[in-house]
Amino acid sequence: MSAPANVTTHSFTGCQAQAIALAERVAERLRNGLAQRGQAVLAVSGGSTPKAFFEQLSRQALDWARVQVTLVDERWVPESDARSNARLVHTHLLQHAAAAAPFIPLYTGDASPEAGLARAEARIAALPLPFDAVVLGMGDDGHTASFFPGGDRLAEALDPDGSARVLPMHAPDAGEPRITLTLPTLLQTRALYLLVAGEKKRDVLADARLGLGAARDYPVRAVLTQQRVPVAVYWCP
Ligand SMILES: O=C1O[C@H](COP(=O)(O)O)[C@@H](O)[C@H](O)[C@H]1O
Repeated sequence: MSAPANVTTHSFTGCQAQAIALAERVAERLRNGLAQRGQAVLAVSGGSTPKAFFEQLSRQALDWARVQVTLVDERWVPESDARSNARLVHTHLLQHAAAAAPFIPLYTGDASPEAGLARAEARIAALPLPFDAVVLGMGDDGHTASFFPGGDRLAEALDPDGSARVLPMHAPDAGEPRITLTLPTLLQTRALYLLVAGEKKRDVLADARLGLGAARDYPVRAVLTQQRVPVAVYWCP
């Protein structure tokens, strides 16, 4: 059985080297966007894995004031909460040179993602898509963005022809209510990266790519098997 041809994997012996390589690659994408269109748009994931990448990217010399930064998904908590993805981005990415970048949050302060959906959707609709780069992460359970196994709106979020840009998501293992860009929105990008670390995630990814056993149902498989945008996996141990 062969892996989908749309995926290339860049493996690194250390996570610092991975962070540097991806930061240089994404910065190059953003510079191209600035040179060709006068602006650029970047969507990044949260969680814990992107910290080193964010630190490297934040020091890249480019005209950050013209780079709009948003999230691929958010936990429905205020930025004062340690689990906020926006907090992570502010702390680790929007500093140094990148402090000048405008940030477009998905969290609106409404009581629920359903209540904030229209405002979040309007924020994404106002971006000049396609993205120049989207950087996804992945959990051990095969979730990416907030496409969680068992998610109440998973099928809708993964529908490649769906019209929603953003959707709420509730799932048993998500921790808190979520909001997520949908798959067709994430695929409106000039470059798509999947940043993963650790042996466990390497195995999850390999199984998901091949559709082996339970991994056939891992949401990340929808990203790995689509043919719209090539996926570059950046992996470190
Ligand atoms: O909850 C989330 O988890 C994933 C993976 O996070 P990590 O801590 O295992 O790196 C992340 O990609 C997603 O943006 C986040 O909301």
